Amino acid sequence: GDLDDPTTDPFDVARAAADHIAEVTGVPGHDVALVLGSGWGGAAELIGDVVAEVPTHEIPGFARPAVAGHVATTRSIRVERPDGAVRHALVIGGRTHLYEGKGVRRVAHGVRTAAAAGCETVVLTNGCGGLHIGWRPGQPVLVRDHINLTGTSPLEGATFVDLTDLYSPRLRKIAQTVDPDLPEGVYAQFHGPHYETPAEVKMAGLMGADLVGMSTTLEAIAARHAGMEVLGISLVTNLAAGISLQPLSHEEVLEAGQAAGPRISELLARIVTS
Ligand SMILES: Nc1nc2[nH]c(I)nc2c(=O)[nH]1
Repeated sequence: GDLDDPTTDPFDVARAAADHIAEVTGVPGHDVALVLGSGWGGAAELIGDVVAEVPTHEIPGFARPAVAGHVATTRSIRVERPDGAVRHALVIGGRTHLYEGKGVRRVAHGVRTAAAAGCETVVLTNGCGGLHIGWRPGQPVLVRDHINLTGTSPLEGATFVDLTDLYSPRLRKIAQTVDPDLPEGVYAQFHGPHYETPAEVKMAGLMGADLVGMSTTLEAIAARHAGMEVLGISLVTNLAAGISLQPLSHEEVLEAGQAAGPRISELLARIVTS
């Protein structure tokens, strides 16, 4: 079915996507899903052995690559836990952002596919702007809660879903056991693709946000609706507009993402295997 056709049930497409993944990877069921945002690219290989790699656009319901020539792949990772137990992680590549205008169904399709593939947990990572001067680029922050400023929802119809403790206190506790220095914050999603003005960053701060980004909140809502436990981790790649006096150079942002790579990938690997 085609997600752009309103008569299509998005969960049928997620089922078809999960069946395709099981068939192509040879892994009948996955346990944990990871969505890797800006700066998190290197985490997958540190988590375990890549069992199979699937071009994401070949999976039913996933959009063609947003960036021409950049073929996103979805990987099945075999994770060996300290106690010897084996788990299968599904690293969803090719996240669709709301600002691409492809509709909320495509934004939510990755997590719905993961749920259909058997995942009971999803780790949503992202790159974002920080509102605290002490959170320098490269700082990972656990998402404690979110503020959805997109004005929309991944859910359709009278789908009333409770979002209390949406970001699992259990998983956050595990993450902070792995890295006790890990701060927590509230993540606000703006529609994008433009960045915030200094006044909008100030507004977000007054509303209680600590981080601003353009992803994650709709995926988290869809993941909760699909019955998954959710962990969110942000990587501060820049100080949000107006927080620091001089605008950060794009090079500094990219540098920060690269430099943080090993630390955040190690963190993610230890959380996933714990
Ligand atoms: N909205 C928003 N999204 C972001 N993504 C990244 I990387 N940095 C930012 C930022 O400063 N604001």
